[in-house]
Amino acid sequence: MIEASQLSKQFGAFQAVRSINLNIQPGELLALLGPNGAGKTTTVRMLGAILKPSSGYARICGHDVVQEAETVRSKVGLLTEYPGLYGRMAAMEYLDFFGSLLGLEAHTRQARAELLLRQFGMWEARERKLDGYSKGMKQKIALVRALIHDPPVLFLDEPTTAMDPQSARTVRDAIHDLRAADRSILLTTHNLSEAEVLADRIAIIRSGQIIAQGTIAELTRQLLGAPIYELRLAPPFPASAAAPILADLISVESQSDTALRYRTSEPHLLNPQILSRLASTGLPVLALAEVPQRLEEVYLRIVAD
Ligand SMILES: Nc1ncnc2c1ncn2[C@@H]1O[C@H](COP(=O)(O)OP(=O)(O)OP(=O)(O)O)[C@@H](O)[C@H]1O
Repeated sequence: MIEASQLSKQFGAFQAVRSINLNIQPGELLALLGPNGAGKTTTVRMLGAILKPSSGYARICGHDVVQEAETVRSKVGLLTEYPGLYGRMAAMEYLDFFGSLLGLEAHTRQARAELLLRQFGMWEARERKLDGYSKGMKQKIALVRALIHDPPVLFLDEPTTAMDPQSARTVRDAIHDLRAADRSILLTTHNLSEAEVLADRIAIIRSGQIIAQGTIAELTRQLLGAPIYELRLAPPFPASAAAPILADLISVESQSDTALRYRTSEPHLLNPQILSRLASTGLPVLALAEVPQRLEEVYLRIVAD
């Protein structure tokens, strides 16, 4: 649905994007992460047929972004970092205007605008001029504009940056629903918890190059090693009481009064053995769980390298 091969962009002598390969299927969300100036927006603009690639190609729903730029634009909903809103227009008028540019019939424009304004809690403000909207409201209107023609492909550049927590949650829920409804979505964000919640896969870009790509679990495994598990015994037993009993099964990674940690790449085999060994020796287990490894650690490790 979204496909890029060796996609590159040069501004004069400066190579902003170098030979990027991407493939995003319907119902899949890829989060493109990277430091400021890494080339995220440039990539999105090329994929959205706004900026011509210097070399390589990209296709959206099978249409080439250069040869069939207009068709590509009709298939894409694009939320940019600095959406140009027409401040003297009221929300309804603005959405109607954009809908007509995209060739939507009047009744479809009206119905889509109403549905989306209600979904994002903006229906009451529909006759207010956009100049008077807050930053977060402007961002929501820009998102509604991107969705007005119900496009199969979405490019969302920092969709929740200016929003209060409740609005950000509404937008995240909407993104989740769009993914479930088989849209292909490319999200760029600096908010790693957002990427963690929404993304099927992550691509990390630095100096115009994709330096890592995969699911969070794959990248975590690759960079941070096998998953870590934590064992806690019920009081009054300190966690250290388990160490000698499990000495032949695990190698303890860290230990405190309350918890003992170890790594394993085969928890489905090892953890049942640990539990039955402890049960047979009468040590009561309070909890045994995987320690969540944060995307932030993975990201910082990759970008720092
Ligand atoms: N029109 C342009 N002319 C020259 N250089 C440009 C142009 N557009 C972008 N660049 C440069 O290309 C590089 C990548 O910019 P881009 O906006 O794609 O980064 P980004 O990853 O989106 O950054 P941020 O996270 O800060 O939004 C930057 O060094 C930027 O200065």
